[in-house]
Amino acid sequence: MILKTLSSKAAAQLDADLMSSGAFSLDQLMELAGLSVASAVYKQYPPTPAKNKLLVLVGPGNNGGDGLVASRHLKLWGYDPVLFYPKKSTKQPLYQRLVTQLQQLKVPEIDQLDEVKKLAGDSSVVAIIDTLFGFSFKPPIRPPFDELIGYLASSGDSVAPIVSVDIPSGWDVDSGPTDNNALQPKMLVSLTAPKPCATYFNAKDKVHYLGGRFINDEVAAKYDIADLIDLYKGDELIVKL
Ligand SMILES: NC(=O)C1=CN([C@@H]2O[C@H](COP(=O)(O)OP(=O)(O)OC[C@H]3O[C@@H](n4cnc5c(N)ncnc54)[C@H](O)[C@@H]3O)[C@@H](O)[C@H]2O)[C@@H](O)CC1
Ligand SMILES: [K+]
Repeated sequence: MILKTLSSKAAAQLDADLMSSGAFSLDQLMELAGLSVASAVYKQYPPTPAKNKLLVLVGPGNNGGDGLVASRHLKLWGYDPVLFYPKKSTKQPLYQRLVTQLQQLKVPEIDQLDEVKKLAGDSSVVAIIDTLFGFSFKPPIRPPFDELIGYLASSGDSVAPIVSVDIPSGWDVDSGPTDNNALQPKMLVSLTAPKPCATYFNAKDKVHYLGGRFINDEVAAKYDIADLIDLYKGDELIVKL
């Protein structure tokens, strides 16, 4: 069920509004976004003693930041996340702080594509969290992410189920998969509101959550997403669409 989508342009504008007139800091928004991602992962893929690893693919922007925050929560909730974070953001101290928090929790990092590919197919991995690119992605995919996304896309069920955050990485935000070898996540967590590409994420065996619950009535009205925000009940951080 897709109620309403936000184009890449509208999503960027809404984000800017939240951080200007909305008086939110990026840290706050990222914490709430990452917490909702962690909740959705726990709900759909709870850890078991034999299967509690997560491969977290962290991109260079704020989508990657959501992955770092989610990894911290998920580590505290009983998973063993492993990070692949090849292009670290140097612009914001926020990212360095998130990395330090994860180092203190002894969350390991791997940096070789071969290691990432091997882990993706390991039976101890309960899910792969795709936080490579969000609503600011513009195709085509540049190295080293092109090889990784191509590998995961062509591996089907021989790798762990993929949970994409906000956008299946490599898909055009507004027009969806760009070629036949696009990433096919089993789960999508849309933040604030689904983006237009989510309309191509519709197979029956897939699951779609909405998270990032930080929108007030005024913003909801401005972006015409009040019906979507009304789906959250009580203290829910996420809602299944
Ligand atoms: N308002 C919201 O809903 C919020 C959104 N957040 C997250 O922020 C994301 C958007 O973050 P950003 O605007 O930082 O951008 P993204 O995380 O979408 O990615 C931008 C980064 O990817 C790189 N990139 C873009 N196209 C590429 C290509 N073809 N090949 C290789 N690299 C490429 C850019 O150089 C840049 O470093 C959202 O999707 C969401 O996950 C949250 O962190 C906070 C609140
Ligand atoms: K993503």
